[in-house]
Amino acid sequence: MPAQLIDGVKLSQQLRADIARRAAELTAQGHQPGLAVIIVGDDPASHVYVRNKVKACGEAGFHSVLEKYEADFSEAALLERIAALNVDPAIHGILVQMPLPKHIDPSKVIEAIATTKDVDGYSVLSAGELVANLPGFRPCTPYGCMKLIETTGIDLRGKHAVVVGRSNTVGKPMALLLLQANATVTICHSATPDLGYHTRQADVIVAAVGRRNTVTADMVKPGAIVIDVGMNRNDEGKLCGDVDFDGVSEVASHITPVPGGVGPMTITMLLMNTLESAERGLAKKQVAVDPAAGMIPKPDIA
Ligand SMILES: Nc1nc2c(c(=O)[nH]1)N[C@@H](CN(C=O)c1ccc(C(=O)N[C@@H](CCC(=O)O)C(=O)O)cc1)CN2
Repeated sequence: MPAQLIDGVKLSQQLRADIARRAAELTAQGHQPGLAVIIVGDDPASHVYVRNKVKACGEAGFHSVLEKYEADFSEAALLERIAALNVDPAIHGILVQMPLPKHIDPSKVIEAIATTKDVDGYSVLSAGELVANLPGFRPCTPYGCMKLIETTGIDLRGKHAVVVGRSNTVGKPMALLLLQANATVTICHSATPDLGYHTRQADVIVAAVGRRNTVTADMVKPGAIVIDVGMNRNDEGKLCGDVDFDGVSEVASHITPVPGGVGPMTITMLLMNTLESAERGLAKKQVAVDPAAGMIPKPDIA
């Protein structure tokens, strides 16, 4: 039987409807969620992504600001903009679109964003919160992958998950999220000698290397869940993932397509992180006004 498709567009629509409902509740309390999106340079794909982020904000009822800068915008000026947004009470999330032009150090920029507004979850502190199982922002793409896996209804406890790729933004946080869900996790990467040996043992495969046909049907255990994070172009210029979709669909139980799988979830989870940031901000404000609001009520003693 061919694999069941895990539909990221449909799941995004469902989650975004709930996000919009929660945003309306916050707005009614005078606390509309707000996202600042910064883009430097003229990469056409990045401009499409930021436009989609701003559009998604509008549809969810968020306030958003889009700051576009020329490719020669200086690192110092960018850090100044971030410092201003860090103290802007209308902004609950700050996102700097990656990649940045070569003269700007991405880690300096990421670390300049206040941890409470790091809705990309890219900073060292956010990564540490994830390692330590503390509440914080989870990077949007792996967070979206977890939501996609959840739709299968399969409990990850005791399952073997193999993550292919070890980037700081996808592979490593993905492995930590799977670990949090009680999976046994293996991380494979460019120096792993026999990738198929590992993937053939996996109940869940997450492919995030950026090379097409990295995972083929002979590398997949029958009934496995296969999540494809890759975004590549084939010889005809058509968008494709890291997984040979047609072949693997004959073996897996569930599979995400490219496009229409992980991609749309990245923006949805950005909205989710921004919403959660605004909700945390409101809870803090309420405790500041009424310190008892943050306390657990004592039971009545008769
Ligand atoms: N600061 C960030 N920069 C980048 C991130 C990020 O999460 N934060 N991720 C990527 C780009 N990205 C969002 O920014 C992104 C990529 C792809 C998609 C998407 O919906 N893809 C579609 C296909 C789109 C197409 O046809 O080209 C899909 O897979 O269905 C959304 C967002 C790098 N930079």
